[in-house]
Amino acid sequence: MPPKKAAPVEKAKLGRPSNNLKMGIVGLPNVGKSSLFNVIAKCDLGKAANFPYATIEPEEARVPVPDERFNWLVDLYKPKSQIPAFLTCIDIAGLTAGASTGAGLGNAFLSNVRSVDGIFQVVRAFDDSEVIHVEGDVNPIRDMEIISTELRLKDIDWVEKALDAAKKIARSAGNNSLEDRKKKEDVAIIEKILKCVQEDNRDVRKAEWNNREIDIINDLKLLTAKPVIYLVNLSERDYVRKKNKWLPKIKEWIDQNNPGDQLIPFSVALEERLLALGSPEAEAEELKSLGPNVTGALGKITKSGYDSLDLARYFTCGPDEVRAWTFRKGLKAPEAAGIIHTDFQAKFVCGEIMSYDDLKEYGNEAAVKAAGKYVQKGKTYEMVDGDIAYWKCGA
Ligand SMILES: Nc1ncnc2c1ncn2[C@@H]1O[C@H](COP(=O)(O)OP(=O)(O)OP(=O)(O)O)[C@@H](O)[C@H]1O
Ligand SMILES: [Mg+2]
Repeated sequence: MPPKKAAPVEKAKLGRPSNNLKMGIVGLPNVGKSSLFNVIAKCDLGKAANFPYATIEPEEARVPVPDERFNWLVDLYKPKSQIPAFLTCIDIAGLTAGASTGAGLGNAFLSNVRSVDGIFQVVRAFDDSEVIHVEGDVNPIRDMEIISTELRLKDIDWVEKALDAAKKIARSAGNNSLEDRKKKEDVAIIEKILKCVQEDNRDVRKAEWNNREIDIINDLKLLTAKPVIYLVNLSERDYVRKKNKWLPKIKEWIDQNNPGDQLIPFSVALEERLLALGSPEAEAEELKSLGPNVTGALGKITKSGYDSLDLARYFTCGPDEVRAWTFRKGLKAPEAAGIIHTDFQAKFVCGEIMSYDDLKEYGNEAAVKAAGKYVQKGKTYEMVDGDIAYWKCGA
């Protein structure tokens, strides 16, 4: 008999294997984090205030993620209720130089950062003498350095402790079994992670890792393994004219330090003013008056956060409800069904699945079926962003 072909090994991913991932809003004190949280959550939970450290306990909000496909499905099915995909955002207190050693509100904040899966880093580039800057003046590059340094220092501290523990375990291990050898390998891997953040001065997520290394990094819950999106908070004037002296320097800093990370300019001041107008129509009118091609940035911010966490959605559609269900990419059909109800997973039979693109092309379910594109998928099917699913379960 020919040898059985080994199943291809799936590439492990950094981060928590969960469908409930969260973005944390991180930055120095008084840079506009809570104000951003408020406008993005359309509420005033975040306690925006013009003094540093206004936020102490993190606040959480579920923010609808804009999606044209969802709107189109709602138009088609005209359901009684509609539930879009959400991105969970958390407003975290300001982080200061020295936080990793307990300065400012120090370690508590870093543990809040540890509990989120991705980071919206708010960087202040607006000048306003009325708004105090904890470091004395506006300088986004210095601010980004401070945050980056604190997160790395905290990781170094954490990895050093893990290394000590792993060394102890390896010393007491024998030499023969696979388990023993694994314990020794762990030490080498943790040393490699330490070298990355300490000697090479790189965020963990910017280096290449194999699956075993990724497992260990995930166990360590490292701060610099989380995806980061830089949100540059501008004055309304600079945002509208798309010009600010810091923007090119910020871009350069990102290219040098964390190449590939996304930069999104926005203006809390503008977004607050738009929100206060009270209706999407009034917002659109106001934006038009500001010039051609001026749009708010909140939709883009939410979408980017969702994408950075590697999230996607599938839909369930019918006359009662059109709903988006969020999953982390790579999920198999039974687990995807389990997001709706644990029974759907436990008693999974199959999924009847069509893609959004096919439905859009053929116009209705019957036509998709007639074209043979409404297909039964079994337990090994990997969900695709935009799938429309109907789950079949046993008794
Ligand atoms: N683009 C902007 N232009 C002018 N003022 C702004 C802008 N963005 C934020 N502010 C002002 O800066 C002040 C601080 O904002 P906010 O409370 O949101 O900061 P924070 O980052 O949450 O601070 P903390 O770390 O203390 O919680 C507020 O008075 C807010 O209105
Ligand atoms: Mg705040």
